[in-house]
Amino acid sequence: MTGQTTAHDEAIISARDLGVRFRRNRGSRRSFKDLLSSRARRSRPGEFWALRGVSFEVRAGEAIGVVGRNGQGKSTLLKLVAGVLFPDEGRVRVRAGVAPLIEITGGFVGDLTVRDNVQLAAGLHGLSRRQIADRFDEIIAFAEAEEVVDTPFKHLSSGMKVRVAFSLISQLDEPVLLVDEVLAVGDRAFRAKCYRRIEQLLAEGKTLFLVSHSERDLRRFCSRGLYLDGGRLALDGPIDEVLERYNRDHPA
Ligand SMILES: Nc1ncnc2c1ncn2[C@@H]1O[C@H](COP(=O)(O)OP(=O)(O)OP(=O)(O)O)[C@@H](O)[C@H]1O
Repeated sequence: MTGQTTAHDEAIISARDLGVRFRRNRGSRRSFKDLLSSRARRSRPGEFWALRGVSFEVRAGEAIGVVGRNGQGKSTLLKLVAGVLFPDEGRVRVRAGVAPLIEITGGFVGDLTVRDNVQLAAGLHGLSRRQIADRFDEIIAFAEAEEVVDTPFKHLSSGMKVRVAFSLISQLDEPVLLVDEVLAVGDRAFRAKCYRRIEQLLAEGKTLFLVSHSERDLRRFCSRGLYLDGGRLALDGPIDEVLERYNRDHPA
């Protein structure tokens, strides 16, 4: 629940009629041929809507769980909110900075050290040199990455990559956090630590999008759920109702 009704009631994110179209056969022989043929391009065989007609509004401080089976558009929706993917239809307006876990993990440069990557990404997310210097040790300490600070990022284990990325996004000042399933790569102790941190960040008033297949985690953090099915927003409501409907539609 969102509590106080103040200026915060204004939507921090508003998505209207979002649609994203992909090609099923992308990367195949055919797509190369399509590239050269304007007629084939027009008919666009094999295209499908990964998301369509998706509209919702989010107020500052809300914690939203995104649920749906594999391939139903959850990551695509997060990418739109992160601004790393543009919709083919509709629009999404985000009135605040966004710290997306997956884009940070994937955006780190393999050949640069952990130190350089953290400093670079923190700078790109608006922290000053001074702020980065002040927070750097804490970022490394939370990730328990002291021993790999000067190691090229590409040599880190997948779990360690996610540790560094999560630790970084939790220290940025961006008001919106996007946390997806990559967090599951962390070991149990680290996940527990992340969850405590997420609770703190929510208490500070951050807005959270959490993509998870864990009902327990969704219930723990989220008051509201978005249920995506076949690229459509099948239900937007209290997380309990959303999970109940999802379980009914797709019993284990
Ligand atoms: N760049 C792309 N090109 C073509 N198809 C894509 C691309 N990105 C995603 N897709 C397809 O779009 C659909 C939605 O994918 P998305 O990753 O958003 O699903 P998801 O709900 O996050 O799934 P999961 O639970 O498995 O992570 C899937 O069919 C996927 O294969």
